[in-house]
Amino acid sequence: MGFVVTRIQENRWGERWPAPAKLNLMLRITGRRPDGYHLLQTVFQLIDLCDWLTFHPLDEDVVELVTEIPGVAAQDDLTVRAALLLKHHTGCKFGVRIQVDKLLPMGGGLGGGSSDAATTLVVLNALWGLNLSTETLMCLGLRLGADVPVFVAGHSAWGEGVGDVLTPMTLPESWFVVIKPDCHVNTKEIFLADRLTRDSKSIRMSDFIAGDSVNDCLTVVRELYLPVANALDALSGYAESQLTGTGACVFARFESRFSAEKVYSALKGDWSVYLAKGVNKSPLHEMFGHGSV
Ligand SMILES: C[C@@](CO)(OP(=O)(O)O)[C@H](O)COP(=O)(O)OP(=O)(O)OC[C@H]1O[C@@H](n2ccc(N)nc2=O)[C@H](O)[C@@H]1O
Ligand SMILES: Nc1ncnc2c1ncn2[C@@H]1O[C@H](COP(=O)(O)OP(=O)(O)O)[C@@H](O)[C@H]1O
Repeated sequence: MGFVVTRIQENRWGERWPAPAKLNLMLRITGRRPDGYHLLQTVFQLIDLCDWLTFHPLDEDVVELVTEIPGVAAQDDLTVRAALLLKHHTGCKFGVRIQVDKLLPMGGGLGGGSSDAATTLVVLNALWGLNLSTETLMCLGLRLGADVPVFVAGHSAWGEGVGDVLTPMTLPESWFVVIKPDCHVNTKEIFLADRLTRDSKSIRMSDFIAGDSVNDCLTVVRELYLPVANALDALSGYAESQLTGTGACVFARFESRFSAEKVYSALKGDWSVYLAKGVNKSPLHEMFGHGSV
């Protein structure tokens, strides 16, 4: 099965476009590249929690951000960097004003920044009529972050390499309760930790389907971040609790909305908690017409 190619036929400036979050249902670290990046095996589950982006055309050759995130300068924002990367790659002189309604927690392991970047690449490619292929957008996205390509591809996936070698997966459409502990985990810090497991044996997709859902970052993150350890313990009172990526968010999977809602309701007085549905196709790509690669 191939990923889906995205096209916009009509002028859709000013619409709100979703940038969905992901959960890593499994994350094994199988090695390290000479440049220090880690080789992974992971399962990216897209979920229906989203940031929302709006793009307005500008006559001048500039990229503006109207919604700066506290602590992130406009020129460092992944949406601005994605728009500038498209301009540099193609030499186009278009301008854009970007608005981000930020609902996903930063540094939460939900991939919000990466997804914002991917939505910017996919939507501006279409609105500016650049006609770059999905593969080209995925390569450009990888320069912004290891998690960007899966959001450009727009489908839940099995990921290898640094998370950029992707095979689409059709996962059961489960429900998830996600807790956001009161801390941000620095991804780089976790990948630099001496005690991190870096030599996990590679597994096959069938091993994951049979129940192998290890996250090799869990032990280190638990040790370094007490709020994450507390959230894992709170959730494990109801179901098997897991860490997404390098955290900070933790989650549990449920087969029905009803059982997820019961746990969500029980936790929401004490925790910052989300109820989410797993989706196979990205809500961003649902908004486009599509054909097979
Ligand atoms: C671990 C994962 C799993 O989905 O998710 P998060 O918890 O961050 O969401 C990702 O691979 C993270 O991707 P992303 O958040 O885009 O990370 P990047 O900005 O590319 O990398 C941040 C830093 O982490 C380290 N890094 C990242 C990815 C990787 N495979 N090996 C690494 O060693 C590098 O030191 C890098 O400088
Ligand atoms: N639009 C953006 N949204 C979120 N984070 C951003 C954005 N632009 C830049 N960043 C930076 O990227 C970092 C990682 O963000 P995010 O993708 O949300 O977390 P994670 O990689 O843990 O899932 C943030 O801590 C922030 O410094």
